[in-house]
Amino acid sequence: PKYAAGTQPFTVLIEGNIGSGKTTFLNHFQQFQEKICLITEPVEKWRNVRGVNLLKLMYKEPERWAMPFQSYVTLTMLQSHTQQTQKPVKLMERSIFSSRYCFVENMYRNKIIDDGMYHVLQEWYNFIDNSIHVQADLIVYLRTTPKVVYERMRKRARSEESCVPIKYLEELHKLHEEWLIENPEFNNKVVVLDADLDLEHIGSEYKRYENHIINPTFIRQQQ
Ligand SMILES: Cc1cc2cn([C@H]3C[C@H](O)[C@@H](CO)O3)c(=O)nc2[nH]1
Repeated sequence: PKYAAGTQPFTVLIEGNIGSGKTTFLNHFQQFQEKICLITEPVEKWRNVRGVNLLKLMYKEPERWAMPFQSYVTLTMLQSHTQQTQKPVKLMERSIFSSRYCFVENMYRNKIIDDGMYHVLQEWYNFIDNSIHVQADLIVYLRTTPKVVYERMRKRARSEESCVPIKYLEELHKLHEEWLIENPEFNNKVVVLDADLDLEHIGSEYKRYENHIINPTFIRQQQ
């Protein structure tokens, strides 16, 4: 059997572009902490791999560091996917899928990752498909427009992202749409939220799907 098979609870993945409000969404569910195991994107790990800031290197010298960065992201995501919890629900910020179908894909299309690097990553993804259980019962897609998230990214001013152009966000948006809206293999487990809404109005969007996340049996009754 696959590594971690049968060890995972109902798992919800929060997906969306840079600046789409994933952290804010996740924080909304901190009030249900006793029922939900919340796993944020391990950006701090990517910023300090035994003292090396891979995230900064990836943005500064992408041709050289994008592949090792994505390789490390994949490892940290698998650690989150297989992390044990006694709670009935796991809520994760992003997943191995967003690396595979969005970030790595975009870097390959932009020739930031060349054929050799891409094929190595694809071989790893295929091996992982066959050997490690990755639980994904529901995907919450925080759908945004590139202009909105670009403004938010600029306002948040994460230092490593200071040179990210809006074109990059437009490309990532398109790949999220291809993966979560157009791909029949995934779109049956996707709920789409209008994440362009600003903070005071998005609360009602969260409320609309609270039950989908906290009460997985609620989902089963629906299906
Ligand atoms: C799964 C996954 C998340 C992720 C984030 N990132 C970047 C986008 C943001 O600038 C930062 C934090 O999300 O890391 C990336 O390049 N590749 C990724 N792959």
